Amino acid sequence: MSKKAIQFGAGNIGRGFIGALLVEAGYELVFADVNEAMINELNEKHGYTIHILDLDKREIPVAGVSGCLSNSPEMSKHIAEAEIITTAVGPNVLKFIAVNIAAGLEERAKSGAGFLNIIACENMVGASSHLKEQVYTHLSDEAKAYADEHVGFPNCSVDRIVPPFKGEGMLDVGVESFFEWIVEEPAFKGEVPQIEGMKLTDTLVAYVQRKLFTLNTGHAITAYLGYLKDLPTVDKAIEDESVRKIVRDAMEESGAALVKEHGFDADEHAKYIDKIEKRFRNPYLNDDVSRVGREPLRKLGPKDRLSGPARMALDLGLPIDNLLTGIAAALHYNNPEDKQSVELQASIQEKGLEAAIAEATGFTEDSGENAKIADAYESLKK
Ligand SMILES: NC(=O)c1ccc[n+]([C@@H]2O[C@H](COP(=O)([O-])OP(=O)(O)OC[C@H]3O[C@@H](n4cnc5c(N)ncnc54)[C@H](O)[C@@H]3O)[C@@H](O)[C@H]2O)c1
Ligand SMILES: O=P(O)(O)OC[C@@H](O)[C@@H](O)[C@H](O)[C@H](O)CO
Repeated sequence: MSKKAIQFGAGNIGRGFIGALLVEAGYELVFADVNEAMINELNEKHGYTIHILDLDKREIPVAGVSGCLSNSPEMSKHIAEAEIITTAVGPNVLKFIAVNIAAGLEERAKSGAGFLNIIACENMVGASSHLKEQVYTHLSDEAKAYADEHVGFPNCSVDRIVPPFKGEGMLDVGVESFFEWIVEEPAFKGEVPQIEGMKLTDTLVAYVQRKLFTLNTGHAITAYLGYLKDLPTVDKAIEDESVRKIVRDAMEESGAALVKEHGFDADEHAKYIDKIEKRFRNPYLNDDVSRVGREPLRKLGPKDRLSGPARMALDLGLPIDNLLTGIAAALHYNNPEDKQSVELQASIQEKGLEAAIAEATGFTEDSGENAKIADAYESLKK
């Protein structure tokens, strides 16, 4: 019998990275999504093409996949049969899919199914643990006891830039050639699945923070400064010397904090930053600054890519001026098509800048950091 995997979220990273690795590893893969058109297309075509958008331009076919609406009754049956579930739906959507996953776990508990591991592949520290909490709020005591024994929720770090892409078919996806997926080995239940491209570690927090506080920090600041200067894509924004300098200096500030906090080798970390800057420069990706800057309130949150490294560096007594400028740039993000951007601008208008900064970042109104962010905000206006 073939082994089954479910990928919640048939979006960019679901189709362009994690789903493809699962198929390559021999799983029968079901994509679960709320997008009906996407599910219909998956069930009609059963495959798609991944386009590598890099100097080594190539195409990789993915075949034998299917789709299922994530809130349909069939979902529980798939979950009851699965050996692994991965997600890439966005951190704020985890609470919604938790309901679907809990329904499937109730079925597994009744049938006495074997081990299952659920890995949330989101840009968030501790995404799988967060999903576990959400799932448990919907479980009966019997299913909780079953899940305690049989269901693992390993956290992970997931890295591959997957931009908006227009291919021949709606399922086609464009990706950079680089990828990295690091998963917390001790949290697996039962045998660890053999998946080429999935690296295992027992010190995950360091890796999640290294990625979120370097790549995503630099990416977000590039996007917000680019948006302010009417530069439409990440590669165009990073070409601008004034943008590049702030982005680079901010990644070096977060880098100094990461090296001190987690003991990374400083020279290796400098190379890591160089490689990330090179990835931002990839002209084939055409990555929209509005995708990279999406949901600014999430990105400004105290533990996320802007305030998170600033807080870490501050606690370690290290400089943070460029990280604070990055926060200020995010506060300027005014895109009527992004719900959180509209909320952010309304918050600044209604509560005043300092109160809005405090609410979004956790830097209180009486703190020096709040004042520096406000100053940087005013300077960026000019
Ligand atoms: N695109 C990237 O470069 C990239 C890289 C690493 C990590 N990530 C992370 O992966 C996650 C997804 O990002 P993306 O770029 O693929 O976004 P996306 O918008 O392309 O895909 C998200 C998918 O989730 C689906 N979805 C929404 N609600 C759902 C629900 N209730 N049930 C099932 N599916 C639902 C959407 O329909 C969509 O297909 C995010 O957490 C992101 O931070 C993205
Ligand atoms: O997905 P978000 O909104 O958390 O962040 C936007 C981008 O920075 C992100 O998707 C990167 O492309 C990705 O994290 C690269 O691995």
